[in-house]
Amino acid sequence: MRYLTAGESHGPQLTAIIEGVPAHLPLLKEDIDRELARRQKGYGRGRRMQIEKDQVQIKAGVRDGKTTGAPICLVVENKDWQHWRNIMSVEPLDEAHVGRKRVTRPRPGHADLNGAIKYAHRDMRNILERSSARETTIRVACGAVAKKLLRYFGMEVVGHVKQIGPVEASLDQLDQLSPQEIQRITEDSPVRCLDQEAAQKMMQVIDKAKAEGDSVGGIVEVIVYGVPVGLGSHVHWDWKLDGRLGQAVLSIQAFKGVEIGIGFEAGKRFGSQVQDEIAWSRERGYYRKTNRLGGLEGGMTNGMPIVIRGVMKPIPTLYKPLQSVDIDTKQPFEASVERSDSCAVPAACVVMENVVAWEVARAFCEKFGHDHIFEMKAHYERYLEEARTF
Ligand SMILES: Cc1cc2nc3c(=O)[nH]c(=O)nc-3n(C[C@H](O)[C@H](O)[C@H](O)COP(=O)(O)O)c2cc1C
Ligand SMILES: C=C(O[C@@H]1CC(C(=O)O)=C[C@@H](OP(=O)(O)O)[C@H]1O)C(=O)O
Repeated sequence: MRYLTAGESHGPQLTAIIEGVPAHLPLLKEDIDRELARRQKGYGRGRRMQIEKDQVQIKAGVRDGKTTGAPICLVVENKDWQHWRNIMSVEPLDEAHVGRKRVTRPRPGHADLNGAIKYAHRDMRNILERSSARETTIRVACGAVAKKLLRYFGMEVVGHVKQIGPVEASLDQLDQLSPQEIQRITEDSPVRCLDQEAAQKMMQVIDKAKAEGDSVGGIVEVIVYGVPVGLGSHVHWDWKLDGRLGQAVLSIQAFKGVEIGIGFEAGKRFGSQVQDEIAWSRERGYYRKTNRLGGLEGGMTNGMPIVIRGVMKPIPTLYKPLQSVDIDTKQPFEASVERSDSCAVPAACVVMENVVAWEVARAFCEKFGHDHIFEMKAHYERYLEEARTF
């Protein structure tokens, strides 16, 4: 499976073409809209989220509520485009637009200046429109298709916010919760946090950042339940699933770090406190007594849940001015802001769930084929039995 997306933040629409989704997978518009709506929620977002009402249009590859095996085309419209039609016009500049204001003031922490130099644009709108995290909308739409595939084979991808600014959630109960319980609790939390006391403090931190014209980041954890042994491979560097998941997570706008299992903590511990001992029982077959390595060994899944965390930096656009240099005058200026999110960690949690779902689904299709789900199912069931009795 693979996909390509196109679309600008304030252009008419975002588009994706997905290739390689097996035929006969039940897929409804509602499956995708549910994920899109989840991504739009979350405490700390700016005014743009009140304008957009993200809904997908399935333009190809699905018939009678099922995938056909043909490429799937998804479209999500940008409602805000109505206010940007002139600025985002695809026609050549006419007399009326010749004096149109260019973006000449790069924002620290954004793609603006690097992209402008690289692509030779004196109007940095040509960079910022595509670098914007608005693009995560269509990636989530693709991830929703992947989630649907994973669910068909008994896998569930859930995420929760572990930290916002200095406030950390207490996760002592996490191991006792089912994926459905995690979903239910986080869905009711404005910051997608499992610890309600911490959630209140997280919202206070977001309020404080906003009041001070600042922004705040955090840490998100995603867990994939029901994963079989053997997705990914040890044989090539770019087949390793841990590496692929890392790339997927770091490709989310503003994500600066990724950890699998105990992650960076492993550097502080002795080996006996890091590796997961192997056990066997008639019902489960092979399993690990602990899951410190987050379900991945040798670039492959080991049958334990995948546990992966990403850190999001604070939003770069601040109401409190940051210094930069105008590319026309070369003079310093202090950035002024029209609108921005103060914290997008809860939204990014949904994005991370969906990019992780995509990568796991892709590895699943590589292992079990992807012409149609019936042959995949037969192959999968046979393999599960082989793994259990191995
Ligand atoms: C869901 C989400 C919402 C975001 N909202 C904003 C925003 O309102 N303002 C902003 O300046 N950056 C926002 N960002 C972050 C920028 O898109 C990102 O920092 C920028 O594109 C530069 O990329 P980099 O931080 O990965 O280097 C958001 C990111 C995500 C994932
Ligand atoms: C539009 C979305 O996020 C946007 C991501 C973003 C950025 O710079 O990354 C900047 C903001 O956009 P605008 O400048 O239009 O207010 C966010 O609202 C979205 O998540 O759907």
